[in-house]
Amino acid sequence: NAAHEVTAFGYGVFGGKQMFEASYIDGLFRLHDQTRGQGVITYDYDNNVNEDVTSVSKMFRDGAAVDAHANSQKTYDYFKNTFNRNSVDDNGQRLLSRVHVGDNWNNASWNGVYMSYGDGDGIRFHPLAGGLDVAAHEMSHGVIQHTASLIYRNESGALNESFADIFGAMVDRDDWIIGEDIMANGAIGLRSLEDPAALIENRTQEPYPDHWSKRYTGTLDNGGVHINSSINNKAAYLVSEGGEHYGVQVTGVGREATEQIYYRALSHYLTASSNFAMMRQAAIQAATDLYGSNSDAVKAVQQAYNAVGVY
Ligand SMILES: CCC(=O)Oc1c(C)cccc1C(=O)O
Ligand SMILES: [Zn+2]
Repeated sequence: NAAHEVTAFGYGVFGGKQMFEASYIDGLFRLHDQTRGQGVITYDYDNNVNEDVTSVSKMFRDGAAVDAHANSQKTYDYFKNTFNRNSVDDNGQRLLSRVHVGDNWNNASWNGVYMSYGDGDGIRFHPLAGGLDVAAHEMSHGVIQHTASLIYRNESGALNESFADIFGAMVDRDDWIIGEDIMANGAIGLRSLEDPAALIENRTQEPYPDHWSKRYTGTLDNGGVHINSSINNKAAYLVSEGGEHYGVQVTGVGREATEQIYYRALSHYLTASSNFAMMRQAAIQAATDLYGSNSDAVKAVQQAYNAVGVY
């Protein structure tokens, strides 16, 4: 009964077919991928216990587990292939996920070791494991923890959240919306990098800020980490796609240059207490390192941060 690796499959939360690496261990197929780093493992979290997700065949039947596992692998591959980063710590740390956490929990989280996904209440969210950008957002919190380790409150916390959204949108690459797959009751998404102020989940919500002058300065949400993240999200969107924003013209340089600029800024220049002004300088320096001081990329970064009022 030695463990051996297999290619398995299953259907995710929304019925999409997923193929993924798993293992045959002790007479059952399990969601243990031993091919990436020190492993990618997905558990069913019941009664505060990690239970292996098992199957008697190569077809797994738990949709949330199938999505969490496959999405973890896709996000591992993104950081390895795009930045040559080996997992959250660049040392192959095991990517551990828990699904069915809590009771209809409308949340997802990274706690330093585990990515956790609630099943949602079917009113606000469908099972959150169903969103590739959700998994990428959560794993990115791990990458952030092992690089700049941005303090999770006020402006450094908004940058923390913004990097998680930026890489979420880069992994789930077909749009600039976060959470578009998992919203219930007709909401378009959770946050838009393209037009933060336009995408509100319901009528009670304040529009997300798309300019520094509109930043939230209260104490809710750790000083608005999921709110003011939209200011930097908009800047990153403009660096990539360009556009006119509050009268400022930005010529974009595309997703490939943008992801390299932000990863280098995060891993080489930002520190735990960095604020938005430092974010602007870090992105300019990263773009200079990568593409030269007179490059279109440096110009795009300067114009993008001008456009959102960060100097
Ligand atoms: C897109 C992933 C996301 O935002 O997850 C959270 C949710 C759904 C609620 C509270 C916090 C988070 C988070 O990971 O920041
Ligand atoms: Zn987050």
